[in-house]
Amino acid sequence: MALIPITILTGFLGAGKTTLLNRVLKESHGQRIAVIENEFGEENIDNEILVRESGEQIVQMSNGCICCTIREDLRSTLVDLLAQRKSGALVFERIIIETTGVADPGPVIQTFFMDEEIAENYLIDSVITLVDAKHAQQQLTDRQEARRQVGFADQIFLSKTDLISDAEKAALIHRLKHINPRAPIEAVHFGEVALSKVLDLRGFNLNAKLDVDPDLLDAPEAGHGHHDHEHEHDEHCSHDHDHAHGEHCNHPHHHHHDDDVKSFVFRAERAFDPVKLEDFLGAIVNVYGPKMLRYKGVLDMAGTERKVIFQGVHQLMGSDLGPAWAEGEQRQSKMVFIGIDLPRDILVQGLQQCLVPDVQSQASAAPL
Ligand SMILES: Nc1nc2c(ncn2[C@@H]2O[C@H](COP(=O)(O)OP(=O)(O)OP(=O)(O)O)[C@@H](O)[C@H]2O)c(=O)[nH]1
Repeated sequence: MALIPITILTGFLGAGKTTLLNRVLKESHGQRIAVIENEFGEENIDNEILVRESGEQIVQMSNGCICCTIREDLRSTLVDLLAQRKSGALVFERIIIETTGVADPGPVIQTFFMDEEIAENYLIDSVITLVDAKHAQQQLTDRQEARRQVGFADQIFLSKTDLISDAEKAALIHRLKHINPRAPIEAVHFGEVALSKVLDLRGFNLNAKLDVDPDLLDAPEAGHGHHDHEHEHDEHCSHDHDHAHGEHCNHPHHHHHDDDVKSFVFRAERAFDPVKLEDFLGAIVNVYGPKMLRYKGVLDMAGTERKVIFQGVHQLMGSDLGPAWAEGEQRQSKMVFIGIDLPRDILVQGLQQCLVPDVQSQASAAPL
């Protein structure tokens, strides 16, 4: 039987992975695609954002630290999908895996080579990396995962080039080419890209991945594997040696690449007051924006019968109207914040102040 092609969609937090995936799913009429979603944090918001029109199967894999757990989780998900496909319970021809924004693609790639059953049934078609043109320079400097995501790419798509100048775009492309001279780079506006540039690229080249990480196929027990330190990109132009090579880290202990990135969820049963919420969040991102790597949520907003999808990266924040609340569906809000040293108490208290007053408790507190 033909091997099932796998597309690994990666890119730092908020880079535009879900936006691109949504476009692909909308456009891919006639193709049956299973999607494996892996989100950082305990709450899966993307699941709500993804379109459900084309009958695709969406499998969620939410967990905190992808670097430790993804291989087993991913392996078992892939084995399970295989079994369901064989039994006819699921019908799909290909799989797209959307990794979390803080995922190192190394272990995800490894999964397809370390296990016989997986290797005999699946084939990586390509690793596609989304790069947020507005925030990438900072992310590449600060975050090893961001550099590895670029280093492992077979195709790079630049999102948000509408928010930067031509000179900034040229400088970013220059830097990306230093990290990964192989992958073609193309700007995409809100994920608008031809399907033929996303699927069936047959772009995966294991040798090129081993250039990025010579230890990629080492058994995890053998040592370093994926937590190498990257060379920082060399600002001086020397395309030859500026790959995302790992220095070999011989630390015997395990240290997580995303230790300092934390997430928390805010939930509420009462609706938000839109004006208060906008004021509060506007003020918060002004002060704490640099620490707020990613935030998103599905909100119950007073004055609308539709869900409000809210999201942002650092100071850039936006919202859209989502689907209507279904009949009988419990209206509630959930927001996920991902960042470094997030001011959790300030956020929680502030958000609570933005909820519409609780009519019942007000009534009971009112003088007779
Ligand atoms: N201006 C602009 N915004 C974009 C573009 N592409 C995506 N966005 C916005 O960027 C934000 C993040 O996009 P997502 O697709 O959710 O990013 P993601 O990579 O899936 O995010 P996580 O999975 O949370 O890491 C959303 O508000 C998008 O609407 C673009 O080309 N230009």
